[in-house]
Formats: sequence, structure tokens, C-alpha cells
Amino acid sequence: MNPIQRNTFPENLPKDETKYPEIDVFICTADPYKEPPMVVVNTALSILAYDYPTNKLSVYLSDDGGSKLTLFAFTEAAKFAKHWLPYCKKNGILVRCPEAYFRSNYTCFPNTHEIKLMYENMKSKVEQTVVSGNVYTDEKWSHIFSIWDNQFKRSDHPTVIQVLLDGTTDEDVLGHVMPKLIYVSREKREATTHKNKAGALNVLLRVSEIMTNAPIILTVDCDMYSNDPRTPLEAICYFLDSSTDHNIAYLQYPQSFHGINQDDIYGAAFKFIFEFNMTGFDGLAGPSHAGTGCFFRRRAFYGCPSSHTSEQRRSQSFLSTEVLAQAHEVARCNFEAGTKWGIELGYRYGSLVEDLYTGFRLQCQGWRWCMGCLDMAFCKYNPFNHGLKQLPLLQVMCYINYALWSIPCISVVIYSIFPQIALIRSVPIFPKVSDPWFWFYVFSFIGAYLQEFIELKLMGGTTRGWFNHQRMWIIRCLSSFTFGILKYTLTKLHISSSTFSVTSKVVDEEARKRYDQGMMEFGVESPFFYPLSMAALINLGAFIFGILHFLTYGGLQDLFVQFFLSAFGVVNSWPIYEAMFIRSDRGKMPSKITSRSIALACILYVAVTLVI
Ligand SMILES: O=c1ccn([C@@H]2O[C@H](COP(=O)(O)OP(=O)(O)O[C@H]3O[C@H](CO)[C@@H](O)[C@H](O)[C@H]3O)[C@@H](O)[C@H]2O)c(=O)[nH]1
Ligand SMILES: [Mn+2]
Repeated sequence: MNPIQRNTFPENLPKDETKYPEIDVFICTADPYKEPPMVVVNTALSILAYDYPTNKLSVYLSDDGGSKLTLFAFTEAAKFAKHWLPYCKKNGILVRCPEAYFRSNYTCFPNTHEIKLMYENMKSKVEQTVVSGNVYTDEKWSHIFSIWDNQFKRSDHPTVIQVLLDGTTDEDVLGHVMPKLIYVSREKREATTHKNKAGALNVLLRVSEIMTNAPIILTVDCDMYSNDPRTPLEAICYFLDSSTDHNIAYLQYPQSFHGINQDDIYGAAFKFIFEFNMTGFDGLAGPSHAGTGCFFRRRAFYGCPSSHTSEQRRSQSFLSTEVLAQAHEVARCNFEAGTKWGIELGYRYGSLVEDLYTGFRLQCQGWRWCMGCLDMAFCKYNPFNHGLKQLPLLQVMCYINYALWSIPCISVVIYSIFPQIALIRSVPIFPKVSDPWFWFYVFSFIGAYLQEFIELKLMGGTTRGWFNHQRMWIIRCLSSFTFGILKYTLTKLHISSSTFSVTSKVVDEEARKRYDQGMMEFGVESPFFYPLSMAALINLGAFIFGILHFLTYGGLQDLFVQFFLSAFGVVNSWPIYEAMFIRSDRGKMPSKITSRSIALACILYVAVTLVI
């Protein structure tokens, strides 16, 4: 209704940098094999190298993988940072994630080659360590790995907190103070639940409060490097500007994905969310929170805008034994028992999409700006009930749109199977072409698709990109959304439990090449493919039947809508037919899935025909 585009003018910030607020940055990682430590290190380096007073910047790494491999990678990163930071700052480098920088078309400076060599040495050292699983390190660091004894398990271990750059004695090669870098792996015990990412962030909230207590917090996923070193300066423009609302709880940067192929075959850029929905949300009560790339006011986590928390500086050095002991204490796994953490304090629990949910709850408290979605739709503080009491109606509708994101899959499943089977049985179920109601279907179909097309075009998308986007939506409905709803139902019936399964960030070079050529991957034996390939087969059968019907009896007046749906299904299923019957590369559909899908499609057909 009232989309907002914003601009900042960091050049107008006070010249006196001592007036800038301190920033605590939280990076989360959870698995050294799905999230290779080098990916995490690159993200951290892009942030350590920010153009921001280094004595005001502290980077905390939360390692839910409890991995000495990740810690080792960070000890190496701390050493490399001493060269990387001055290199970037002196030469005004824009991309400060070394991997992305060295992959780009970079300009050569006198020591570029030397730095590149250093980076590559570090990379191969870390990658070899990950493969071997054995850490060999210099004397300076070796003692910090002793905690990984035989008893130390990923799901059962004490808290580990290691200060890797302390902000005082650690200087870069030019003698400048470095930002602080702190590794935190919270205590894990098998008997306690750990609340996934929200739990990890709440531990970092408490640990950082004890150690540095910066009033501004930035949260980042481990694979989301920062692509602009001036980001924190832009962010503080909002927090320091006395003319803006003091109730700004958070400032969400859009996620932008690298490595997406030309026509985005997986519809993975989520431009709708970041370019369209966010600006619209902003015109209401503020954007939704998207998990990563978000600056928060620390006090937003502690209550309503009017409530006050301690923002005073601590007198003790953050390296003192007392401070470290306290930090260990608040990272204990049963620290939250009986407290309001996760309910009224910090990141809110109860949804696998802690980001959307926490943002929504913060806005409900009066803060401005800003299978889990279903948790959010049906929990105590759902948008319908809780939201309507606190937020404008349109804002609530935006959240309902996200909360019920997966529900349209019910109609997609129905529309991809039943009209087609009815077509094969020559049973008309939609109005004939001559019936005025036929135009209702034409209008709905064209209306929905044209709107999406225009919006994607306005965002600079290609026509193929739009086609892929709509195809992926159908694919998601027939796979992840359907399974998501099933899983949610089973969880609510206590037949199954919900878990946060971390997305793998490992790049398979062969699959990468296929992706660049625009080929989809079906190469794993995933049950997700069954509904998809069954629907593809049923649509193909119906389409062939429709053609035969037309050739034998002429006109398809009565069955036109059904024929159109199956033709549309066939066009959308093309990559699935290729994967089932034509391709021979490793990304093709496993033959077991193909044969089972054929059998299941036949069974479904017979079962439905017995009913209609
Ligand atoms: O127990 C856990 C589980 C996950 N993570 C971290 O959470 C982040 C996101 O996990 P990922 O597997 O990459 O999930 P995505 O679905 O890609 O993440 C999107 O969706 C999440 C849930 O809405 C948001 O938290 C993320 O910011 C957003 O990028 C990663 O850095 C993980 O290391 C933890 O720290 N602890
Ligand atoms: Mn992710």
C-alpha cells in the first residue's frame, strides 16, 4: 500500500567516532560438516573488517556443533585477520569476505599476491584438518583444545568460551587495535532441550551482556557474509538519528544470494520477500525479521519500549576471571529453567522460524520496525488473536500470509491430481467453455499469474525467471509444504517431533556445474519426490488422453479446463520427466523412485476411479 525505500547518509554522522555505539555481532554455526568452518570463517572476516572503530566491535561465534575443528579454523582466522584487516582498509576493498574477493575480478595491489597466498595456506590447512579430524596447532593455542577429551560429545559437553582476539593486546600488522573475537559453545546435555538457533542466540545475548554489553547487536547466519564494509555506519544512522523513532527495535537488511543461476531455476532469490514484502511491511509497522543481517537494539530483547535495562559499562575487564566465570554460568543449559527467557525475554521459542516469530512478537510489544510458520499460526500468540490486538490490520494480514504460507499446498495437491484423473474418466468437473462461469476460472488464473508476472518484472526479473518461480511454487507445494503440513500434524498429535535440520552449505562441484547449465537436481532418494513425480505422471497420462480424445471425438468443450490443467502440469513437469526418463547424469531421479512413483500413480488412479 505504502512501500518505503530508504537511504542513509553516513557522511553526516558525527566526526567524533567515540560517539558511535558499540556493536556485538552474533554469528551462528551448528555443524562443521554441513557448514564447513571455512564458510564460517569467511563470514566472520567480512565482519571483523568492517569500517567501524575496531575498539567498538565484538564478534561472537556461537558453535552449536561444539567442534574443535571450527574453533581451530577460528584460531587460524584470528591470525590471518591481522593481515587481512589492514589490507582491506588500506586499499578500500569493497568485498571483505576473502573467498568472494579472490573469486572476483580484483585489482592487484603490491601485497595482494602475498595475502592471497596466506589465505590459501590457511584454507588448505583448515580443510585438511576438517578431513583428518585432528587438530595440530601452535603452542599459543594448544591448551584451549584440551577440553575436547573422550567424554566431550557434540550433544553432551560443558560450555566452552575462548577469547581469540581480546581487543587490547591483539594488534594487526600495522599496530592497530583489532576487534574482539570470542568463540562460544554453550553447554549441551542430552537430557535438556536446546531450542535450536533461538536458544543459541539467547546464550549469546547473555554472554555478551556479561562481556561487552554493546547496545546494538547484529545477527548473522554463518554463510551470510557482509558485502559492504559500511553497513554498520548505515545502520547507526537510524539508531543515532534523533528525528527517527526511538522505538526502532531492529533494522533488517535484505538477504541477497550469490551463486544463483541466470533464470533462478529454484526460485531461490526470494525477491518477493526481500524486495516487495519488506518494503510494504515497512510502510506499515516495520519489516518482518529474516534471521540474518539484522541490527537490534539490545533492550528490544528485554521488554517493552518503555522498559529499561542496564546499558552501563562494566568496570571489570572483560577478560577477568570473574567475568569469564559469569559468562560460563549464563551459558549453562539449565540457566533458563524457570526464567522468562524465550517467553518474554530474548529470542522467542515455540517456532522453528524464530526470526519471523520473534520479529512479530517484538512488534506486538509496541516496538516499531522491524513447518515453524504453522507453529506461529497456531500458537498462543498467533497473529489472528494476539496480533489483531496490537498491530494494524494490514500488518497482521502480512504475518498471516507468512504463517499460512504452506496452506495453499492443499489446493495445489487437489488440482494436480483429481481433475486429471476425472479427465481420463471423461468426467467433467468444471464449467464448459460456453458456460459464463468458465470466465470466472479464466479470470482467476490470469489474474493470479499476471500479478506475479508484473511484480517480478518490476523487480527486474526475466520472463523465464518468472516461469521458474511459479514452477518452484508448485514444486514446493507438492513436496516440502505437503510434508511440512504432515509433519506438523504428526508433531501436534505427538507421533513425531520437530527438529531444526541445518541446511548443508557444502558445494558439490559437479552439481554446481549442472545447476549453472540450468539443470535441477533429483539425485537423492528423497521421499519428497514421490508426490511430485506421481503428479507429473498423472498429468502426462491425462494430457495424452486429452489429445487422443480430441483426435477421436473432436472438441474438448466439456473437458477443456481439465485438459488445460494437465497441459499446464506437463509443461511445469518437464524437468521431472527429463530426470525420470532422459537424463543419465548423477542428478537424475534414482530409478527406485521412478519405478515406485509409476506404481504409486497407478494405485492412486485405481483408488480414485473406484470412488468417482
Ligand atoms: O540448532 C541450531 C540450528 C541452526 N543454527 C544456525 O542457524 C542458522 C540458519 O540455519 P540454516 O540451516 O542455514 O537455515 P535456513 O533455513 O537457511 O535459515 C533461514 O531461516 C531460519 C529460520 O527462519 C533463520 O533463522 C535464518 O536466519 C534464515 O536464513 C545457521 O547459521 C545455523 O548454524 C544454530 O545455530 N543452532
Ligand atoms: Mn541458511
